[in-house]
Amino acid sequence: MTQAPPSDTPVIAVDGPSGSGKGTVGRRLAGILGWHYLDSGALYRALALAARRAGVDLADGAAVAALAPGLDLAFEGDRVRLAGEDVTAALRSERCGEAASRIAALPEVREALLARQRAFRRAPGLVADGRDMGTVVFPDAVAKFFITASVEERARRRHKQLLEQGLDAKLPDLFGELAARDARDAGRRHAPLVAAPDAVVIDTTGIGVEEVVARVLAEVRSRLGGAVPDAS
Ligand SMILES: Nc1ncnc2c1ncn2[C@@H]1O[C@H](COP(=O)(O)OP(=O)(O)O)[C@@H](O)[C@H]1O
Ligand SMILES: Nc1ccn([C@H]2C[C@H](O)[C@@H](COP(=O)(O)OP(=O)(O)O)O2)c(=O)n1
Repeated sequence: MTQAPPSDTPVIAVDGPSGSGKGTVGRRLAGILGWHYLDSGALYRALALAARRAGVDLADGAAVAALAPGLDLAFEGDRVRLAGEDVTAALRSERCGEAASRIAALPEVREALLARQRAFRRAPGLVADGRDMGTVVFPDAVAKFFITASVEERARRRHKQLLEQGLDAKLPDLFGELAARDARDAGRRHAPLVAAPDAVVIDTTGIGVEEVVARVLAEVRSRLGGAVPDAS
């Protein structure tokens, strides 16, 4: 795996399994700090979508990785465009999450997306959300969080979220899909889903978003000093 180039720009890594709330917390944190935000899962999801559309075998690491340099991806607020097309809804489907998890297990694919993720590191700072932000992509992050929750609670959250978005979802199916995705992401050989040894682990089961954000902010404040604004 390629080493990260040295940089003075601070990164906060927010890793964790699906539906733990890392995206919600990461976006809130980036907004409060006025920093850039990287949703690294969206890169894996977009590459999986592009591969499926190109008829590429998702198990063929070299062929999927070959699509990465030409991936024409644009983040516009909460929307994501692939070659100009708004693919936000397509990317959020569990089918795409599963495909992303499959290609993410291939070392060629992870390597092909590495420089692209690191390019998000721009002043004044970056909040990066994913599975290996603190372990592989930004090992020198100033603060690392591992946000988790029970698989039951994560499935319930994802179910509610998908219904709110007008998408069809069944709770037992989601539970099975999340558990299978957790097992694949945590069990792979390259950059598995695991808390960095120096990460602050927050189990959000039964804890609301506001309290999680408050805990994260308190920790960030202790690392970065008093210049961190309040959550409101
Ligand atoms: N601590 C929490 N308590 C209750 N719901 C939460 C919490 N954190 C996130 N959520 C909700 O759960 C859903 C999944 O959160 P999200 O941030 O997308 O997870 P992830 O990025 O880890 O997959 C969203 O609808 C979000 O509003
Ligand atoms: N840094 C990352 C980000 C995502 N992945 C893979 C593994 C995940 O199952 C898929 C989708 O990730 P994403 O963060 O979008 O998924 P959730 O929002 O947590 O459900 O991509 C990864 O291997 N490494």
